[in-house]
Amino acid sequence: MSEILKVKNLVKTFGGLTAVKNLSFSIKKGLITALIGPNGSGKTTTFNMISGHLRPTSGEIYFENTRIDNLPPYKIARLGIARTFQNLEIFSHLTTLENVLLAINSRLKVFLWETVVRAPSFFHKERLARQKALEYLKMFNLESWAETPAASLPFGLQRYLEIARALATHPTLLLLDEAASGLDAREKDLLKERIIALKQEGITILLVEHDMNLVMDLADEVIVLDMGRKIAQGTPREIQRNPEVIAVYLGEG
Ligand SMILES: Nc1ncnc2c1ncn2[C@@H]1O[C@H](COP(=O)(O)OP(=O)(O)OP(=O)(O)O)[C@@H](O)[C@H]1O
Repeated sequence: MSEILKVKNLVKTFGGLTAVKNLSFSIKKGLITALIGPNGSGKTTTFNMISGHLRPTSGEIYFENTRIDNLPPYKIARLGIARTFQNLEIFSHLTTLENVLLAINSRLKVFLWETVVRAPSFFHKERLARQKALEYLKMFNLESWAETPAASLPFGLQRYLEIARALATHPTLLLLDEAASGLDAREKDLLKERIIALKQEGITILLVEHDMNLVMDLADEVIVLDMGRKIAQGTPREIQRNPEVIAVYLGEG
């Protein structure tokens, strides 16, 4: 199976603190990989470096053989990596539909002249974008909330909206940062179902997750970090039996 993402000797320091220490791993195309580890082990910092929101102190990141660690987030997104954030980053003053439309329009080529002269092609593209956006909302049962300001959505639905918006950019690699955090059991079930459907569509998924049941149910492969270092990588069964991983998690409790 081919590798879609490769991280080599990644280091990130914040002042005197080294949050990520010489981290190397790769992610296989088409699979669900989970990045787990105790609080402060460097998971979000690693995500931020992959998505371009943080520059590594040293090391390299390759996405489908293109080096991306020196690229800004919007260029990385254009290459096909989308992400969600642990602390939601939706546009709260826009409606649910507008949040997704924005993501679609960032991809759709609407030329200025089409807008200015109100060309039929402009209206056609607008209609198409709306249709598409509604499809993404339907995936997460959000269609009846389309005209609701995003800030007024219940928390779980805001999490869904963030994923719908990320999908609207047509990613080949989707990074989910604690997507299940704050969801109730029913909401987690739909999330799980959707993630499996996305995998079946061929989207590669990397998730940072604290919910171990979700990780064990969903992940094909698990990478474990502790204090910025990778301590294990393997199938969920292998990880569950790994003495170093057990020690780290017991130590945490
Ligand atoms: N911008 C920053 N400035 C200074 N220190 C930071 C910054 N971001 C993260 N850190 C530190 O880096 C370490 C790793 O943090 P990170 O958020 O990556 O961990 P994490 O594994 O995602 O934790 P959690 O599970 O709690 O979200 C922590 O000690 C954190 O305090």
